[in-house]
Amino acid sequence: MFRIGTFVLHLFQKGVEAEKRAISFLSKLRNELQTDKPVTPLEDELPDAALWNQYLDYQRNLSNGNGGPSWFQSPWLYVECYMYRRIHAALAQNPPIDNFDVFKEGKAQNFFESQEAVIALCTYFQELLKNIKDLDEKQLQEELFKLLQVSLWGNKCDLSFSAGEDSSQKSSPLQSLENMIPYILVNDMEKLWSLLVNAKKRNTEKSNVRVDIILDNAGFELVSDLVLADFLLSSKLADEVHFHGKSIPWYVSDTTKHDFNWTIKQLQSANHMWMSRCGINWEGNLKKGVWVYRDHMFWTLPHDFSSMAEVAPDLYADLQKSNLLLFKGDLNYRKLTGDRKWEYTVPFHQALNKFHPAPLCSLRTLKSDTQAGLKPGQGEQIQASEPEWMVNGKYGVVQFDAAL
Ligand SMILES: O=P(O)(O)OC[C@@]1(O)O[C@H](CO)[C@@H](O)[C@@H]1O
Ligand SMILES: [Mn+2]
Repeated sequence: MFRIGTFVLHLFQKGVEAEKRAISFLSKLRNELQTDKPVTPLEDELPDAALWNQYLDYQRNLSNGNGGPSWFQSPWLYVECYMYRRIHAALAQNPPIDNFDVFKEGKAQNFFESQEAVIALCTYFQELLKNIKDLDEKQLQEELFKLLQVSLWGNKCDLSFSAGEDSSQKSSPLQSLENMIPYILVNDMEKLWSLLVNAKKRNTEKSNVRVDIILDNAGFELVSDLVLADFLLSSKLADEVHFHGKSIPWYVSDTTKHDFNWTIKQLQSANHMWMSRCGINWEGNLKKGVWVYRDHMFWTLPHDFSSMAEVAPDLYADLQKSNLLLFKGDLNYRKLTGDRKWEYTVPFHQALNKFHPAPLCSLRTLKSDTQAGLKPGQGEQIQASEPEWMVNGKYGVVQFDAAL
């Protein structure tokens, strides 16, 4: 007994020391950020450190200032990504808390506080599945459009945007869709439908129709993405769905592999028939290989997606195998368009800056001031009545690019 006691005490002490070291790393980071210090190279041994430091050199050349760019002088996208990478380093370098997800509690709370909405969505979906075989093409299209909108508005639930404040989905996600249509600034759902229907018609035995979902936030948004993915398979619009998550805790609520598996387990073990039915089916899809989960390092680098072919050619080649890439959320939109202040009417295709691995669609609520592909006068008109329209999360886009 005595040996076990000393072992536990030793572990406890190791944990306390590690926590103290992590906290000192984090307060150093906060001080640099608050006092506008130069952005410094990463000094950890993590696999992506070299790529981050190469990117810092690139930023230094851009700013050609002495000592390199400071926090306030650097592009927002860069230093925001860098901040989350430094937070990760503060934990990852201090075993035994190196795998601790500092955002886990907030993500779990968001999930539990969205239970009503999760129940409503799972119930709706399981009822839909009961007679999905009897639906005609028009009805299938309507259901796809509903679930695309639920996935779009699920993107409002984002803890980095709410700065940790409650951002769970309170109302039933299916009730308010009709009166939210005017807030969809670009609505390319018809284009998605015809792409999927044509892909299905062209689909031969050997070639599968594959849809990829580049995930964003855990919690309710993830459940809405999983329901959408299940619908794509159950309606036979797609044969396989590939999910892309984050390999480290990111932007507070972004989905990690742990979040993905934890959410499916939570549904499975829920004491609600339709929730557990969903969870059981989803675990089955993963076991059968018709659902695939990946978390490539590229998604948590600072690079725009226009440099993916060069920086992560394996990921780019994988995405080229897809029939349709669904990019969720605002951060992905910023990386798709290089986070530039485009004229609102610049075509989305142009803003993608040659990033065309496959036909793609952004499902994004606007939380940052970059938007392309609007109609003449559309942005200015909203600006006049609602100056915060680009950053308040009230507006969204379902914006498609057909690739080359
Ligand atoms: O990608 P998400 O989850 O939709 O939104 C993330 C995000 O909007 O939150 C941050 C603060 O607003 C932005 O920098 C970032 O783009
Ligand atoms: Mn996010």
